Order: sequence, then structure tokens, then C-alpha cells
Amino acid sequence: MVLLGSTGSIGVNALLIAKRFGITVEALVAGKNIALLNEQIKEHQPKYVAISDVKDRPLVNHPNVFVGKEGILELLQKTQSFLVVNALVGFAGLAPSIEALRLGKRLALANKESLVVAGHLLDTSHITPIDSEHFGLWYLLGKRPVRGMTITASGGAFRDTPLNELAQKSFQDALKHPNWSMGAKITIDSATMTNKLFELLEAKWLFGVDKLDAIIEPKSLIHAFVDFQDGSTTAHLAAADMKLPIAFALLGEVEEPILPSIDLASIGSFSFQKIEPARYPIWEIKDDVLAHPTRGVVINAANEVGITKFFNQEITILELAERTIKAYRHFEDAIPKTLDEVFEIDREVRRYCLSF
Ligand SMILES: NC(=O)C1=CN([C@@H]2O[C@H](COP(=O)(O)OP(=O)(O)OC[C@H]3O[C@@H](n4cnc5c(N)ncnc54)[C@H](OP(=O)(O)O)[C@@H]3O)[C@@H](O)[C@H]2O)C=CC1
Ligand SMILES: CC(=O)[C@@H](O)[C@H](O)COP(=O)(O)O
Ligand SMILES: [Mn+2]
Repeated sequence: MVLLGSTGSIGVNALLIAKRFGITVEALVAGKNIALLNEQIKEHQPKYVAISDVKDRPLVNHPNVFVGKEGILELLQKTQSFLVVNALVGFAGLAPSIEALRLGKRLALANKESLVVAGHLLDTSHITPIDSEHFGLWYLLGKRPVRGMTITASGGAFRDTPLNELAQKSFQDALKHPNWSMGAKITIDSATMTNKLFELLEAKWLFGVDKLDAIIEPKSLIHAFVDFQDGSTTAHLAAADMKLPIAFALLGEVEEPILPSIDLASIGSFSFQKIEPARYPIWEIKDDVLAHPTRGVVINAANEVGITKFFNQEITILELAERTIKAYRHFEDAIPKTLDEVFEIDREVRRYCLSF
């Protein structure tokens, strides 16, 4: 396989699964964590490697090192592997997703931003999602007609924070996810509930279902529900550990134990809460976004600019969502019909969001 984002949270777990099941790693792509990349090179002996910064090239213990955005695409063109795991973070993952699909490869996709910004322009029949909720939905689906789907949210770092304290919370505070250990960007998106908005779009493009919603399940043990036409609802439960969705994405089908079973008696109870816009202002636009799913590129670009501003302490976490909503309303007519337009709108929205 080819692994993009090998030094990240998903990347490291993907390599654990690859090692356990003897999957050959043909190529590794990382960003700035060269120390970890070198360890991975030593263990997995990839044929090709790519990194983000040319200055780091002399530090990489490998003869075939590609560099930068173009480098990732060149690396993909060299590889023979059928499976590409895209665990890059943010909009930077889109071009590699497009290239992997263009080359006829199967795309195991953790980089949900690819689907958020361009889901209507990608061939999802060649994509296997690596996202716990979408894995859960896929696991539940059978032959019976579906009425709707619901995914769960943990509520993020500020689920129980008094509302009047939210504006004082820092980037570091937002990184304290209650249940999952993940990269920084998705953990911030969990705290603002933007991750769940993205996941509704992801579900829309992957499963073609229109009736979609999300609900808070504070333990992150139930990941998804499917409502069938007959009135039945089924739920997917599993421990909060990405190795299970990753194992299925890498292997297709899995019969060996990956995680211990859920122990219902020790869990005792489950509870559910509505997602309230007072705590998660991004939820105000949820219905509108689902009615206009091709506008995900605007939300994503505004959110990425906002996260950097939040990190730089220029804005609060509440302002992060407010700015995304402002951009979403400003770019009402920005509906990309081609992949080139996705890149163009992304640039335009970033320019706009940097201007205020
Ligand atoms: N973590 C999770 O449990 C889940 C994650 N996802 C999605 O998966 C994706 C990855 O998430 P996660 O693993 O948490 O993120 P991390 O931040 O932990 O990892 C991101 C990876 O991408 C690499 N990277 C970042 N920028 C570049 C670049 N310009 N060029 C090359 N490599 C780059 C990083 O390299 P380096 O660290 O070396 O700089 C790292 O290997 C995201 O889209 C996220 O939404 C979805 C569901 C669950
Ligand atoms: C592990 C995973 O799939 C994440 O997307 C997770 O769902 C994030 O947690 P939240 O439920 O807090 O968004
Ligand atoms: Mn998820």
C-alpha cells in the first residue's frame, strides 16, 4: 500500500495494522516529523518517500525522496500498489485523492476534507471511508431500504463547559478530547462540532442518503444508527479505536479480533443529547448545508483559516464558527461544477477570510 500522512494519528495506526497483517508498504508520505518517518522507513522499508519541506531532505534516511505537493503526486505516479491510504489532514489531501483515483487506485480515505469540498466530483465507488461513523454506517447497511441515518458526536472538549466560559477557552483547552486521541485539526473540529457537519456531508456523498442527522452520545461507543423503511433502527457499537475502521479499509473484510467487545453491563447506560447551536454555533447552518452540500468547499476553507487564527490567539472558538458562517453566507453562489472550480473557490474564500 501507499500511505499518505504516515506520521499522524491515523497513519501510525495504519502501520500497526499493516505490520500485523503483513501488508507491504510501498511508499510513505509525511510532513515535518522526520524522526518518526525515519523509524517508519527502517521498519517498513518503503521504495518511495515524500516529505513537505525541501530543507528536511538531507535528514531523511532514504534514497528516493520526493518533496512538496507536487512530490506527493509524482510519488503516486511511480507506485504500483492498488491501495492508497490518504491520512493527510485538510485541503492538502484533495489533490492526492484526485490523483489516486485518476490512476485507478482504490482510495482508503481518512482525509474527510476531500469529500467535504469535492464529494460530488469524486467517484466514491472507488473510496473506502476511514471514519468511525461512516465505517459504522457501512457495517450496518444491508439490502433493506433505508429511511435515514444518524451519526453520533462526542460533544468535544467543551461539551460540559458553562456557556459563558467558552470564549475564554484556548486552543490547548480545545485539544482535550474526551474520548479519542487524534490529530490537532480534527480535535478542534470536534470541539466546534464542525467535524460532525463535515461527517454529514461525507455520509451524503458516500451513501447518497438525504435524511441525515447527528446526536451527542458522550461515551463515543455508539458510532452510527441506520433507520430502515420498516421502522427498525440498528446501531453500530465498538470501542473508540480507529484500528477497526482502518483494518477493514486495508483488508476489505476482517474475521480476526481487532478490538475487545463492548461490555454492556460495565457500561451500564447510554444517554443522548441534542446538538445545541448555543454551544456549537456552526450547527445553525446544518440544515442549509445539507440542502446545499456542494458548498462544503466554502465552509472548509473558512474553517481552516479560522483554526489558524484561533491557534494564533487572534479569535475565540466562538468567533471561529461565526467567521465560517459569515463566509458561507457571503459565498452563497459559490457552487463548484469542476475540480478546477473547487481549487479556485478555496483560494477566493481563504483570501476573503484573511481580510477580516
Ligand atoms: N485521527 C483520527 O482518529 C481520525 C482522523 N480522521 C481524518 O484523517 C485525517 C488525518 O487525521 P489525523 O491522523 O488525526 O491527523 P494528524 O495531524 O495526526 O496527521 C496528519 C498527517 O499528515 C501529514 N501532513 C500534514 N501536512 C502535510 C503536508 N503538507 N505534506 C505531507 N504530509 C503532511 C502529517 O505529517 P507530520 O506530522 O510529519 O507533519 C501527518 O502525517 C484528517 O482529515 C482527519 O479529519 C478521520 C477520522 C478519525
Ligand atoms: C474517530 C472519529 O471518527 C472522529 O471523527 C470522531 O468522531 C471525533 O469525535 P467527535 O465525535 O467529537 O467529532
Ligand atoms: Mn468521525
